[in-house]
Amino acid sequence: MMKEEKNMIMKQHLISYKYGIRGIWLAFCYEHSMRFHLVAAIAVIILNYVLKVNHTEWLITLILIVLAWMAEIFNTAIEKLADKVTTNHDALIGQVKDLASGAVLIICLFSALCAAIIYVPYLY
Ligand SMILES: Nc1ncnc2c1ncn2[C@@H]1O[C@H](COP(=O)(O)OP(=O)(O)OP(=O)(O)O)[C@@H](O)[C@H]1O
Repeated sequence: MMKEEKNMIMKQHLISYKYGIRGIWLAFCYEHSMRFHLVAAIAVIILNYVLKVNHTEWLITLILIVLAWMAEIFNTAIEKLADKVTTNHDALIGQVKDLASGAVLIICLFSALCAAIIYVPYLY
C-alpha cells in the first residue's frame, strides 16, 4: 500500500472518531436519560473507591456503565430515525421505540442486580 493511501485511511479513521464524539455529545444534549446515566456512573465510581472493591468488581461495574451508555445512545438514534419516518401515531413505530427502550431497561435492571451482588457483601 502506498504511503499516501495509508495516510488517507488514517485521516478517514480519525474523522470517524470526530463524528463519534459528536454523537456522544448529541446524546448528552438531547437525551435527559444520558445525564441520569452519567450521574449513576459517577456514583458507582465514588462507591467503588469508598468500598475499595477489588479489580474484578471494578471491571464489571465499568463494563456495565459502558453497556448502559451504548444502549442509551442506540436508543436515542433509533428514536430519532423513527421520528424521521413519521411523528404520526403508527403501531410499528411504537413497537420499534418500545424495543429500543427494552434494551436500555434490560441493561439497567441487570446492572442493578450486579450492583446488589457486588455491594451488599461490603455492607456487612
Ligand atoms: N409515532 C408513534 N407511534 C406510536 N407510538 C409512539 C410513537 N412515538 C412514540 N410512541 C410511544 O411512546 C413511547 C415513548 O416515545 P418517545 O419518542 O416519547 O420516547 P421517550 O419518552 O423520549 O423515550 P426515552 O425515555 O426512552 O428516551 C414509545 O416507546 C412508544 O410506545
